[in-house]
Amino acid sequence: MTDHDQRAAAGVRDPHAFIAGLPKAELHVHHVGSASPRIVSQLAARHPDSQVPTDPEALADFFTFTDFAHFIKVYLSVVDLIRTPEDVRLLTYEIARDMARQQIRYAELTITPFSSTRRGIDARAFMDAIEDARKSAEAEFGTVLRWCFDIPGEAGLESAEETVRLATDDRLRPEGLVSFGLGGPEIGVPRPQFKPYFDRAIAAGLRSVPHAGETTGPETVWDALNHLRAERIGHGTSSAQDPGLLAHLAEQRIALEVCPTSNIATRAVRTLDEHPVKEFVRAGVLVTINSDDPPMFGTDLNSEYAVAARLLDLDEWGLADLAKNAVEASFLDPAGKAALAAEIDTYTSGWLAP
Ligand SMILES: Nc1ncnc2c1ncn2[C@@H]1O[C@H](CCC(=O)c2cccc(C(=O)O)c2)[C@@H](O)[C@H]1O
Ligand SMILES: [Zn+2]
Repeated sequence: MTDHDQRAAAGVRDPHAFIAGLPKAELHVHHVGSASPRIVSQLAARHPDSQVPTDPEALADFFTFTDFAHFIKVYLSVVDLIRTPEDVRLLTYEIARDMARQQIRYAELTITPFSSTRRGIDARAFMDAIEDARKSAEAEFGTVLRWCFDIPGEAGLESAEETVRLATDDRLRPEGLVSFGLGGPEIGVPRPQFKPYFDRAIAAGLRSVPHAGETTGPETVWDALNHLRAERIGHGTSSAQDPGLLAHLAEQRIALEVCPTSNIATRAVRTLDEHPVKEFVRAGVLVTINSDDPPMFGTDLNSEYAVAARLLDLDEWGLADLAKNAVEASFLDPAGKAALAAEIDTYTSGWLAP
């Protein structure tokens, strides 16, 4: 066997080394949900009265969820650790460091500014903190960050109003903001009520990327498309139950932001082998692979690509195509997309070259 054959064969069985070096884009990852144990202990040391354990073993237990509602409860206890603009800056900058280590070149990070402003962080200081971190991270780590501001739907229309205000007020809106989202529980939080807020965000030039079909059925995905003019869908897991919806997503090139391990951790899907990602691909839907809240779910983007390689039986070019799907579905400009796609191709050809 030549070196090339050996590497190609090993790549299919054990794709980890290839994935580790593959340049990637991540489209669905939450700001607070990306606080690694290292970041959590730094923040907890600043705020010793918090509920969040810092010892790694206790933290792993703390991050074991009984259902989606329990996940949100734990998530909010980590939100409570972020109390000052300097906490916001540290969190954002350290997330970029973790991304760069995984060769993530570009990420659209979902931020819930309402959670911080309602806890008393000044809006101007919040924006300055994320922008300062974004610029330092790009200069020092080479990872380009962009923001998606999301409404925490369960917090009500007051949170929608505040989020759209922060996203569209010319004096506040940060330069890195590209999109507008909606997160949190779906049960009892119908999507259509958020239409006026999405209309305002879209009119201000933001792209629409709500979560839908993570914890409720395909009708929520239709609502996100029809009422919120979604251009991508966060999760969209239950779309698999509606062949007409899959056909529509495929035809309109509306990408799904698939987060396999997250769906298991929140018990939205029973096991990885039952995850519908294969059905999405079979139906021709543009599938992107993402990590959602990586340390909380004991994962990272590289691990999610390894899961996808197994579930979809992908070789190196299959993984490269998956990485390029994220580039295509991103809100990068055409030149940025072309450059990152070329980098992925160059890396893959180099890896497979004899
Ligand atoms: N897998 C996920 N699927 C969905 N969302 C996820 C996921 N992971 C992380 N999130 C984040 O959780 C937030 C929810 C926060 C929330 O519900 C809430 C309710 C009441 C008050 C407050 C507050 O701050 O006072 C917050 C969302 O906005 C979203 O950014
Ligand atoms: Zn999410």
